[in-house]
Amino acid sequence: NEIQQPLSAFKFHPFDSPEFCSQIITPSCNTTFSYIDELNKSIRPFLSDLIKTSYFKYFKVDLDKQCKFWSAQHFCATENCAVEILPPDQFNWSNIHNDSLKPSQLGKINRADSTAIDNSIETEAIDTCEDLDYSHFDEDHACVYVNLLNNPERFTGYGGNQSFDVWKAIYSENCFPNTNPMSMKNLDAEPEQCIEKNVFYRIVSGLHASIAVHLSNEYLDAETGEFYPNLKVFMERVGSFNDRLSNIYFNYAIVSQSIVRLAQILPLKQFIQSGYDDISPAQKQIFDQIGNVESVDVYDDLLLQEIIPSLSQNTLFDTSTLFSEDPLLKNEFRARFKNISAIMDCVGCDRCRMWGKIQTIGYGTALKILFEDEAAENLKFRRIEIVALINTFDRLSKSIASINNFKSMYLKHLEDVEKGIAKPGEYETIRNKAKGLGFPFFATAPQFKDDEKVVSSLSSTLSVSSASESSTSVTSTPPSKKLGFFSPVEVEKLLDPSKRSFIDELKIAIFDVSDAVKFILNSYITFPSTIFKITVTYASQLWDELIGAPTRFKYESPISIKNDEQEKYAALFDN
Ligand SMILES: Cc1cc2nc3c(=O)[nH]c(=O)nc-3n(C[C@H](O)[C@H](O)[C@H](O)COP(=O)(O)OP(=O)(O)OC[C@H]3O[C@@H](n4cnc5c(N)ncnc54)[C@H](O)[C@@H]3O)c2cc1C
Repeated sequence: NEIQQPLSAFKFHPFDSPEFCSQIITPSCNTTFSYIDELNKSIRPFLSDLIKTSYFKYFKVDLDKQCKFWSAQHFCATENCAVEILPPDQFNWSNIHNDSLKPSQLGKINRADSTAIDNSIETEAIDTCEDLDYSHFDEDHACVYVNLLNNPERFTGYGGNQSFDVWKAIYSENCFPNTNPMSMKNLDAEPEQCIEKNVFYRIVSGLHASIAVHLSNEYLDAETGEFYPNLKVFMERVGSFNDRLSNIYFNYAIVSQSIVRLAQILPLKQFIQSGYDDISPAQKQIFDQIGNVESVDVYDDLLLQEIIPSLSQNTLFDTSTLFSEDPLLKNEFRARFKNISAIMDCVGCDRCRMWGKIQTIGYGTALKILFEDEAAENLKFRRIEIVALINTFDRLSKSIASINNFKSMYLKHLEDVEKGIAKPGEYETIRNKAKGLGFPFFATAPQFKDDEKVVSSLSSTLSVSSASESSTSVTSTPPSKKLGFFSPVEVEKLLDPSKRSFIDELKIAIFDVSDAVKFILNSYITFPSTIFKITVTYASQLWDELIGAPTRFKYESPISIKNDEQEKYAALFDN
């Protein structure tokens, strides 16, 4: 089975596992890095043509909406934050009748029968009884139109506390206080982790990582004013973090699966076609000035003939196991995801806010398609949702293409180091630098110096003990630890209890007592730092649990590191 082939996507990552989806307790996802890499290569040209068409390149957005959570300033420090909008008097697509349609109505659409079409504005709640939306939409009257191609997602310089606060608010949405304990699945790897919560976390983290890939891929060279792929920034923000990388692929699996499903429940060609049929002659004229309206065959060729058949070859994401144990959890999930789209109004930089909105609406649409499947007949879609979904998919697709490009750059750097052309260390040390505390997680599992010492002493103990497997040691202290006290020759002799004299036994006893005293004194000295480490570790675990992230760090006792070694070690003492 092609999908199960071993991976080669991230040679520089130990995380190169075929189960990258399910590896972190998400059994619904079923694919590999390399499968997605290949799939993406095959559809990338069609997708990048598709988002250049008039249906998908114009996006309607309210850039002046106030943040309702705190008093955030829409303050743009650099020109790269700005958004170029289309002149409002010239462009207005809001009269298009099929902005919100039920799939079941689409079969009936024709020009004469436009009463079958919901003429509601894009923002109006479609169904007052049951809201199946996962995103908030902007008020129609306050919106402007933007040509996305003129406003690429790239480095803007937005950062510091402002963006940190927004990310913090976004991740904080992933605490489901009403989570029913019944929905907790007892998985071996992660007991008591809620799968749905983990899915939520991975979507947000994948969005965060994808934004970071784009800003590293088009990073501003302050001297030349040019944008270029910056490997160092990529490694610092994404490349050194296996989970962030895998969450981008995870999102790719979710969004592509939703597009496949959308094509089954919504006659896409008709949906797009009717959009164009409803454009007034005056609007058509404006379209002609700013770019031709393509014939609907273009969408048919690109989306229906090329992209969707390729995506349909395998089920990349299976939703059947989600929300099965606690149906109320879905309402919570939907409400919380919706909040994230509202948090986007708090993003200070216009360009970032716009792309943040597109992508949260895109993910919201994907979730609506996949999680509200049983209500497929009643689902309605706005044009903006389809536009956002396809553009979000393009963002992920471009992220994956860029990641592969960064991978080549990194491998080339390693080659150059080997040839002596490049200096070693520039990127290799990033991993180490990235260690330590960071919001919202530990960047990597912190390694405590004491652990390293104990582990190395343990392994040397084991090598000595395996060399003396037949011996019946009576000492409770591993022989290797005594190397400072006894000479190596003495150690060899002491390993065999039958060769020990009374003096030897006395020396061993004195050693054990002095070792114990040293241990006690040392533990007083290191007490504050030990307490600090334990507190930090537990705080990190609690945080991980709270926001549904996989637990990154478990404080493992050194002797539980390897079971077989542990057994040998225990056997030594039993003897
Ligand atoms: C909605 C939104 C859109 C943005 N769009 C752009 C843009 O288009 N162009 C631009 O230049 N900047 C954009 N930014 C800013 C950008 O995301 C960073 O916030 C900024 O570059 C500062 O980066 P940083 O390295 O300080 O850490 P941040 O990216 O701000 O991250 C904060 C902390 O979150 C943790 N973290 C980072 N990534 C992940 C992850 N993937 N998963 C889990 N935890 C993580 C780390 O602990 C990190 O220290 C946007 C910000 C937001 C909120």
